[in-house]
Amino acid sequence: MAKLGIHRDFLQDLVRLERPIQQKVVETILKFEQTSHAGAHLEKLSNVRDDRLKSIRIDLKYRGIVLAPETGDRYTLLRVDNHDDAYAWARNRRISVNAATGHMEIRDTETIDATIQRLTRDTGSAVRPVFAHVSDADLTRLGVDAQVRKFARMLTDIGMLEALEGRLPQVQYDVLIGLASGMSPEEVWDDIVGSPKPEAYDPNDVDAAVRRMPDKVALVEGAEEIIELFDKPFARWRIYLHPTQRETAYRTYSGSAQVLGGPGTGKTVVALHRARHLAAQGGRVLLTTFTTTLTRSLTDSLRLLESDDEVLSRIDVLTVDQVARRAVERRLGRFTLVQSDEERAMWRRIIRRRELEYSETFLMEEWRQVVLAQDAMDLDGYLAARRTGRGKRLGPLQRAQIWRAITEFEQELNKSNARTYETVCATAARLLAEEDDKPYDHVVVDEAQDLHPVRWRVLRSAVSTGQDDIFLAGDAHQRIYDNRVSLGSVGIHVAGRSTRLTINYRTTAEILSWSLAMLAGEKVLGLEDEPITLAGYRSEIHGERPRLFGATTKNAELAYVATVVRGWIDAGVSADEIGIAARSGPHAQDAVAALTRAGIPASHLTRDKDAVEGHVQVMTMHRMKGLEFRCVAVIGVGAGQIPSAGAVRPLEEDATTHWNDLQRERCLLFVACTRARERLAVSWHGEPSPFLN
Ligand SMILES: Nc1ncnc2c1ncn2[C@@H]1O[C@H](COP(=O)(O)OP(=O)(O)OP(=O)(O)O)[C@@H](O)[C@H]1O
Repeated sequence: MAKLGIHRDFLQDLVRLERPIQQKVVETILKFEQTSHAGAHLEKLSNVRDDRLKSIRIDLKYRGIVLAPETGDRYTLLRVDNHDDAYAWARNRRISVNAATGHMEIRDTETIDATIQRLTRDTGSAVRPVFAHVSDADLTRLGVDAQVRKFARMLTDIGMLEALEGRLPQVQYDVLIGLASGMSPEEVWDDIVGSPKPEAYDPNDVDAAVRRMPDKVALVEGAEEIIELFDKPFARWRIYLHPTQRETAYRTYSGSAQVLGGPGTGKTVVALHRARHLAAQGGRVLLTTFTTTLTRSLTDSLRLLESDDEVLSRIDVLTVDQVARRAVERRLGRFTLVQSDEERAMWRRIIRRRELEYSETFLMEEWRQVVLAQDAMDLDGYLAARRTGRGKRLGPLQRAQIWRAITEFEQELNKSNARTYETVCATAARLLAEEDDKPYDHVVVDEAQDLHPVRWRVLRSAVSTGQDDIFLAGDAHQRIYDNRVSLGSVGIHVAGRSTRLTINYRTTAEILSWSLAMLAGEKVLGLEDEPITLAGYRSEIHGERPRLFGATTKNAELAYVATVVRGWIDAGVSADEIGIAARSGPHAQDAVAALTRAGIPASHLTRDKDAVEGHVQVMTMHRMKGLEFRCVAVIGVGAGQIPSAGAVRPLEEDATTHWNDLQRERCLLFVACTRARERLAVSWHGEPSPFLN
């Protein structure tokens, strides 16, 4: 009986199809395997470069492209798309056998030839070719064949190579990227080719090549197994690494290092691999991130990546606050944690007693952003502290007055054995700095862009300075809290050990380009106060354009959101793969109520409340950080809500602060929109937000 395998590289495309089409694909596969003469289902394609490529009918509109064997009965489904796109894809493709791996590979032979011709016309550049340091013999040994070698030899810039991703045979592309990013041919062989030793493969026997790659071409047993392939591909992707990601995660660094990149470029995936790698070598690793919601998702992902309990036992996944609390309790015993409402009340009492003309927010922020951030220990330290971006100017007398209020606040905390999150961190940083025997050998930080300096100090003192001490993953374009830090000022130096990732694996090109437009013209500073860009940042996946909708009233907007969500569910997206982002908690609650009224199960995700299985997940834009969903609705994007008036300090008070606040609100909207894998809906009532242009 004929067997139709599914090539995993195309699983991601298949997952993006509407559920009814997916079902038809399943039916087609099953029908195909049940007939005695499989070839009867296949149609010959005209004008193709490779006549082993045939078409199979999925329904009126959709076609599959199948690689048919010259002998035998193993067929491979390579792609499913609407009729014209499927045919256009097949027309330019050629199938071959990779000489190094012995696996079947696919290339867009027409585009590669056209690029070679164009580059031939453009020759004459004096720039050193990218692969000048690699011999033909090495390229050939690594499976780079004549056509791709010819192309590679013409490259003077890695961007020219990246432009052909998806067009070149994947392994050959990965080999070239690995070599271009500084890996030696031996490292590329071990990491990308992966075979134990070179072997001679028959370049014409594609059937044998397909049989050699059972991990790439899935032969499925029945309907359930096919459906599982559709449902769980993302867990599998989490363990696949692009060579640049692999090199970044597995390299040995002489000190601290960082990986940067826009949303969805796999920074978290790299951080996970790094943590696992360091633990597998015997190190005690702290894997830390911003919120407990994110630590939970890191813990789950880590389990996907590593099954050895001994390795896992060497990795602590904790927020910095949890690390700090452990350190303080170990040395000083238990204490009471003051929540922000209570803290506010304490400041209010001090303002009343001292008849100060400052608001409690101003004093709280002065303490947090100036005193704690710069570790000012006494009045002299505070007088010398920089107050950049703090608005209101303060003379020495005013500073002395504020310092007395701060001292009173700290004394009050001490009297009742109470601490705020920040004072726990400040104390922990001091205690850990005194310890010779550090709790960790390595620290891996995800979502690094938003950590307050006091938290960086905890991390700095939790590990000794040296090789592979701190590895951080972050993106300053996603900075959504008012915590700016220059890493150098907290003793972390990453110069020369920084990698930028540019391929977005999460979001479609349509959603990405729309979201990026919101940041156009913004000057964003990185973690070392250097200007950074998203140049070259892109997605190779295509889908629908974002849907925009303006309603006249809030209720009309929420009714629209319920209709959109209903449409997604009807198209086969499960409710818990849908995320809804609102600027404020109360607005998120209103959305839950509206969805529930419309008969759609929904719940509000908060600091203490996890996602509910089978429910649409509604949360604030801040909580969306680091998460991802198949479909996302960003709601309440009106002029009155975003930028949020309370989050932007007035221009008259301080221009820098004002523009920083506005940029943060923009980034917040950008973060929320880039959580969507396949579909994005953005709505508002009244006037749209100025960020929507
Ligand atoms: N090499 C890869 N191939 C395919 N998918 C990948 C790859 N790397 C990452 N992904 C997938 O891309 C998505 C985004 O990855 P990840 O969450 O690590 O990105 P990120 O850079 O941390 O994003 P953000 O900054 O927005 O939080 C995930 O679904 C992940 O599984």
